[in-house]
Amino acid sequence: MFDRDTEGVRIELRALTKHYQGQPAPAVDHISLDIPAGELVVFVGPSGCGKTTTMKMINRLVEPTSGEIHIGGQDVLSLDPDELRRHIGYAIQQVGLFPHQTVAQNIGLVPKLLGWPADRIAARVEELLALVSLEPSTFRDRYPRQLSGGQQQRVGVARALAADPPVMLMDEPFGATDPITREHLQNEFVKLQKQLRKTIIFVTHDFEEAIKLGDRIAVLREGSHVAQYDTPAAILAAPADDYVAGFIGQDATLKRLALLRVEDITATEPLPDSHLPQVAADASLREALDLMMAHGTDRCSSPTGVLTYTALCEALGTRPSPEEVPAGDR
Ligand SMILES: Nc1ncnc2c1ncn2[C@@H]1O[C@H](COP(=O)(O)OP(=O)(O)OP(=O)(O)O)[C@@H](O)[C@H]1O
Repeated sequence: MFDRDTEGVRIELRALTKHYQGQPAPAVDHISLDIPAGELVVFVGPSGCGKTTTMKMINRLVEPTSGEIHIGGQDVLSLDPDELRRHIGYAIQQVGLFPHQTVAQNIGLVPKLLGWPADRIAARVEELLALVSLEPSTFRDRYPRQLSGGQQQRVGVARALAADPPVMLMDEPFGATDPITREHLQNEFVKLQKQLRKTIIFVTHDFEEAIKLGDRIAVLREGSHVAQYDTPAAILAAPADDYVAGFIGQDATLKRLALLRVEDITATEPLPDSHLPQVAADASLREALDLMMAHGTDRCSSPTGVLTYTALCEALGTRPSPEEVPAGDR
């Protein structure tokens, strides 16, 4: 199968369509999309627009009515569906852990089906628990009911990663958690994906989550029609139409600030100044701006240099009005 590599492989959807029996219109209507190897692509769109159906066709939990799916150059529709699913990680909001199996057994499920020897499975379980920040000795023998919702979701993600598949499908995997746990899981997941470089399709209807996680975002409308498919920065800077703009909401500029890191933009002065408020190099520009406002100053210092309000505006492609620019910067 396509997982000779554990790093991501390309996914191609060609005119993929699903018309559920008895429904007046197709749930997914001729979607074509190229998902580059090793990228995380987020599907966002309103409830019922066909996100889940599109995803479930890729691992054939739903059989397409027509169209093609290629993963790593292989025609998915010619493969055995059960075999296919063992090679694609799948994590969903409801988690779907088996209640009568321990955490270790739940995570080891697919490797066991693939016939891995017991010691290799045990080693993999330990590795994955550590990867999702659950202490193996504390958690491996617990049952799902003995975990919090956020811990269950981590186990769900670990299980999806268990056989080291090159492709992961994730359907609102952090959806059932409170905002703080959710943000924590998102941050961990971003770090994890930087190392793993899987090809991931991630479904959400939270645009903030899409911006945070996605290398690219596919904004979908009814019938999984693609309204725009681009990087978060490009979509925020130039939404394709009113529909996409409506999705972004009023505060596109603030969202773009959250996307850019202090270290991404050129520092205006080479030496950090210890009298200025200090910001981490990997902090977002939004955090840097909050810090400047809290200290009533137009600049802050990071390990990569001094960041000014003017530089921040330039990075966004907006110009501060003359009265906003301190005399020294004009
Ligand atoms: N098994 C089914 N039989 C008939 N219609 C279905 C079936 N599953 C989904 N649908 C319909 O297909 C459309 C797309 O559903 P889908 O679950 O793919 O949307 P979604 O974008 O994932 O929605 P949500 O964000 O609410 O999960 C909806 O109108 C839904 O009612």
